Amino acid sequence: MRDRPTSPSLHTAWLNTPWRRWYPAAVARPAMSPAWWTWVASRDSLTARLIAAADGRPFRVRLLDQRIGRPSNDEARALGLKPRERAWLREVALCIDERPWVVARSVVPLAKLHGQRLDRLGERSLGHWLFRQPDLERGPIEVTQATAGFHDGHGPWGRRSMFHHGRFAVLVQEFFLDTMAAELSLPPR
Ligand SMILES: C=C(O[C@@H]1C=C(C(=O)O)C=C[C@H]1O)C(=O)O
Repeated sequence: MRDRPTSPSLHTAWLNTPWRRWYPAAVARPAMSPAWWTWVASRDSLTARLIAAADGRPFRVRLLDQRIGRPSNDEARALGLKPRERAWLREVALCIDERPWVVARSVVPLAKLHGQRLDRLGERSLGHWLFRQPDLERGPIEVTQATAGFHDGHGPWGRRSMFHHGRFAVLVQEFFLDTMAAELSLPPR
C-alpha cells in the first residue's frame, strides 16, 4: 500500500534536486567545516542527535512516501541490485517544530526485508528501531552535495550508509537542509 506524500512540494523539490556523486566521507572532509563534519560523519542515531539539538522543541518524522518500487540506478548499484529489481522505499522529513531539517530516503531490497514489517513504522523513526538491534552494523559513510538549486549555490550535504542487522539490510540516505543550517547557525558548508 502506498502512503500518500503528506508534503508533495517538499517531496518533489528534494527528489528533483541533482546530486553530485558519492565520496567516502574522509575525501569530502577538507571541503567541509568542522561543524558540518560533526553532523555528517556521526555514526550514532541522527534521530537522537536531532532530538537533542531541538532542545525540547517537538521532533517529528513526517512520512512523505512509502511503497514498494524501483530504486534509482544509483541506489541499485549501491545495493548490488539488478536494474529492475524492486525494493521497499521510504521517504521522510525529519522536522523540528514542524520545520524539515533533514529529508531521508531509505531503500531495502525485498530479498533483504526478511519479514521485517517496516510498513508499520508510520511516523516512528527507522533509526529508533535500527539502533535498538544489538547486532546492528553500519557500513562506511559516503557524502554528496547538491548542486545549486536548494541553497544559493551551496547545496546541502547528503550522506548515505548501509545498515545490517542479521540478514536485513537497508541503505539510508539523509540530506541536510538549509533550515537546519540556519537554526544551528552552521556555515554554508
Ligand atoms: C537511521 C536513522 O533513522 C532516521 C529515520 C528515518 C526514517 O524514519 O525513515 C530515516 C533516516 C534517519 O535519518 C537515524 O536516526 O540515525
